[in-house]
Amino acid sequence: MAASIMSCSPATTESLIIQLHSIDAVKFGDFTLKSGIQSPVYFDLRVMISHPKVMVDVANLLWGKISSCNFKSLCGVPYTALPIATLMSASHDVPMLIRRKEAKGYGTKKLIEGTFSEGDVCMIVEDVVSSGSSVLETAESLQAAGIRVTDAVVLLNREQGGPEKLAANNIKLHSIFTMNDVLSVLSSAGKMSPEMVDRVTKYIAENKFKPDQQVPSAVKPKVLTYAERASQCTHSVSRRLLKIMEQKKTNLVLSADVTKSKELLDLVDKTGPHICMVKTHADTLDDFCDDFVEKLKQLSNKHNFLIFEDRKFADIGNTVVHQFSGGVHRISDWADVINAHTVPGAGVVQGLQKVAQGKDIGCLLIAEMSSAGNLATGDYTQVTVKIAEENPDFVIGFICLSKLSSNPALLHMTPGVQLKEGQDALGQRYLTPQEVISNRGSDIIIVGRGIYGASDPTEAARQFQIAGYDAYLARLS
Ligand SMILES: O=c1ccn([C@@H]2O[C@H](COP(=O)(O)O)[C@@H](O)[C@H]2O)c(=O)[nH]1
Repeated sequence: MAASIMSCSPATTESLIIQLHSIDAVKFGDFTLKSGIQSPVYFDLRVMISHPKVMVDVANLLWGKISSCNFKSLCGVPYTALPIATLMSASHDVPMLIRRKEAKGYGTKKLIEGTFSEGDVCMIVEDVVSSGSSVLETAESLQAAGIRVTDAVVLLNREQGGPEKLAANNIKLHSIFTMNDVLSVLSSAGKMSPEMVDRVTKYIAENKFKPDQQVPSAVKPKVLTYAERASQCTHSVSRRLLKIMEQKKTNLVLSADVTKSKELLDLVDKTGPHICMVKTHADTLDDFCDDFVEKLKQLSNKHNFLIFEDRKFADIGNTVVHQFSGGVHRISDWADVINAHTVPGAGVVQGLQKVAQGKDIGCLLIAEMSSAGNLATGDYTQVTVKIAEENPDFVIGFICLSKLSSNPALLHMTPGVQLKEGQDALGQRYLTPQEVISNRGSDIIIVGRGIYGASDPTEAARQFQIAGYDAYLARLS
């Protein structure tokens, strides 16, 4: 059989734990589980499908653990382990079986898909084992079809009674790492405080399941409201913005990309009741002047919204200091929110923060872009998230296409929004408010031409307000 799936350098258990933490597959904080129990730790290994290299590393490590066992086929526990089992099956030429969650209501009505003979031995593949119930359910379905199950392999053994429960049912559990391994690797790497290590250790010890105990299967963190998040924000600008969003029932940012200041002010006055923030490109105005800034600030007070200058700073720290504070636009005198590319490294954030010292200004980092073929993807996006998390006194969130961080204080704002999906002639791609907020977990929609290009911008803004807010409410329920 082949040695391993294509991978530049094989992962170790330690490097994999660090990778899983960096992609938010393991999170620490305060989570309310579906069962109502408060947990300081949450694993969401489903995110792996967006990180193929991590999936390959996981599949290789799992394979290494069971390569000396005897089995004829592999069966991943639905759903998270399915793609992992598929990778293992395809690269080692071992047939795979799929266990349906429900039997088909027509045709053969069978629960197990794939070709097998009675008495074949099948290895179960799972991502996380807590009590062992999910592995056991899969084993029972396989056994009911005449397939033997003697072993199962899992990435993470949460040490909550799973191996014992499976052993009581004659299944040996092989695991790559335990909860204790996760704690020790992450605390040695400085990714967890000693207090959090203590909290998680205590939580695990107090939540062990007995072999015959029934446990709630699915656990999901509670989605926080904008108001709940406002109370968790330390930055005054994100707090203000979240409060406006909750009060005005809007997560809509108007991108006022017109070229005359009067036109911009008229547009903002008309749409003001429907927005939480206006986004400007000061350098595209033909007649930018101090009077314009004064009037825009008056409108922001009248309608209660923030002002975001979409300058996209992208130079070394020393240069952005001058671009932000000086020039014709003197952005630091009037913007509540600004943004920056991270292509120069963390220095751009430090330069901007120097100017913002003592002022109420928050910075968004451009972690992803809406335009076709852009380069803000993969590792670039991940490093950007890291820079944001390391600068909570200044960075309040991201320009992005989906939720990137589980930190409730970081806001996710998505441009490229229209009521229908599509693309313009210059590569701008559009998603719907429903897709952005409900499905991708972003917080805020940024809309330009969908509003100012409409025959009735006020009505268009109202429609986007409703669509965006309804999508947020749907996410909460
Ligand atoms: O990735 C990005 C980053 C910024 N933008 C800006 O948002 C608006 C979108 O305008 P539409 O008319 O709704 O297309 C515009 O100001 C861009 O500069 C973006 O589109 N994508």
